[in-house]
Amino acid sequence: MMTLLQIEKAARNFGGLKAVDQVSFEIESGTIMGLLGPNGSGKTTLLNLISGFLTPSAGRIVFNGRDLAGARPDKIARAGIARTFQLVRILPSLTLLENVMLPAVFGHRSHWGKEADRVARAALEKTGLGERASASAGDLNYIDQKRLELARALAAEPELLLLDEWLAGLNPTELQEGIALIRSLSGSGIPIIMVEHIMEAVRALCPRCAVMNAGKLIADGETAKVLSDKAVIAAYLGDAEDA
Ligand SMILES: Nc1ncnc2c1ncn2[C@@H]1O[C@H](COP(=O)(O)OP(=O)(O)OP(=O)(O)O)[C@@H](O)[C@H]1O
Repeated sequence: MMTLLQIEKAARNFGGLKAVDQVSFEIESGTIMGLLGPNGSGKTTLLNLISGFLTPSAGRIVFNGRDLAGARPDKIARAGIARTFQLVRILPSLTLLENVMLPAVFGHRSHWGKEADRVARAALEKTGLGERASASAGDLNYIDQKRLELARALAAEPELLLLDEWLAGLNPTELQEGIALIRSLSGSGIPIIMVEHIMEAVRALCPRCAVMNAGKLIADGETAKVLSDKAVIAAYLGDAEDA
């Protein structure tokens, strides 16, 4: 399979803090990977480096053969990387359809007119919001806000989707629906990197996962093996003691 994303010694410092410290890994097209680690270990910072919301202090982030390290978020979105945010970034004063039209027009493929409408509606359909296209985003409950946040990422027709704790805060029934939804996206061929604390979801969805601790990648491999790795267990226990 082809390498889709190659991260080489990516680093990001905040003053003296090494939030991301010499992280390297690759992902191939068509795969789904979990990115785990205790609170503050650098996962969101790494997603921010990949999606251009932060500039790396050092390192290369090569996507489809192009080094995008330090490029602006809009350029990276156009190159084909879409993401969700831990705190949803939907536009409450707009309808659901208007929310997803924006990325359909300004995302990876820049659709116009009827085609933008088709892509936007398809993104709503995929996330179970198809029948509420003209509802106001401000009226959505929590899970539906999360669905809309995901629909916005899908409307950009990404070649790589980054999910930042998209399943967090869902009740047990919603969690099962959320897992099924991510599985269907992955099954349709969209490569995904998902930052996730819910181990049940990681086990169910990700054949591979990587673990960060204090900015470093401390494990990367088959999920069952990684989750029974001594260094990984120690990192999580350390986090529990600090909490
Ligand atoms: N903009 C910033 N300025 C200063 N420090 C930051 C900034 N963003 C993150 N940090 C610090 O970098 C470290 C890594 O944070 P990050 O949010 O990437 O962790 P995380 O693994 O995503 O945590 P969580 O699971 O809690 O979301 C933390 O110590 C955090 O306080």
